[in-house]
Amino acid sequence: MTKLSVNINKIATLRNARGHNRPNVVQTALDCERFGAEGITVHPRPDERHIRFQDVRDLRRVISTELNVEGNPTAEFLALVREVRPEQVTLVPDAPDAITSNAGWDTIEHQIYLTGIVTELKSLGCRVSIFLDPNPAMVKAAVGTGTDRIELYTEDYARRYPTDPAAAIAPYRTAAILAQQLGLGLNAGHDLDLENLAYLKQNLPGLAEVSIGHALVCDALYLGLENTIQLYKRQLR
Ligand SMILES: CC(=O)[C@@H](O)[C@H](O)COP(=O)(O)O
Ligand SMILES: NCC(=O)COP(=O)(O)O
Repeated sequence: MTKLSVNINKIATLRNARGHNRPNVVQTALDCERFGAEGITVHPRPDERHIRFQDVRDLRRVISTELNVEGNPTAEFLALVREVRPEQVTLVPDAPDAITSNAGWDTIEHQIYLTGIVTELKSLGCRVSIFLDPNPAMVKAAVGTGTDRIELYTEDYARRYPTDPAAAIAPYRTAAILAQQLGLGLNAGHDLDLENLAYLKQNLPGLAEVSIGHALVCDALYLGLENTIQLYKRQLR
């Protein structure tokens, strides 16, 4: 079974546009759970342009599924994670000014750095996932960090899927099989949508979880949040 974790960054973007509390990020997270989401993902960035650090504290108090906190493990990020102890932390090497996440870790170059962070996060009781491009060398080196899972960065898959699905999925399938052989759990995310999700699921053995935000929130504008979550879950059966 592949779990759907709904990324609610864009709900916070909308809320922040007016400075009040509409839409209410915490209530939306609770509603996502009620409508079938098996987790809630947030990616607090240093400028707090969408999810704020306080949102993560507020969510921690109410989330009953799985809270997945993504981000670059800066001192501020690590302090937050020590405080809220989410079920899962996904380490993402994004620059503070990046519009969105745009690459996976180089687990060879940053092996020692990542190992220290993974060790601490696991000692806090968090499952750790490392955001990776579908590069076999990076998957192999991820094992050395002690991480529980990897999250395959699916932007390239999503971009190539409409013209050549088989070519788009090939490196991801290779990486997924390798991860399984090496005993790493597998997550995936970025730019997944109702068009490309089922094919990803069918082709990645052992896919434990997908985190989806941007397209899901866009679809919800037309289809409604409950219906949209159900439609995404249907792609994962
Ligand atoms: C880690 C990842 O893949 C991103 O998709 C991210 O969590 C989304 O961030 P934004 O909502 O800021 O684009
Ligand atoms: N980890 C990926 C994520 O949380 C959502 O990415 P996107 O669906 O907003 O591109």
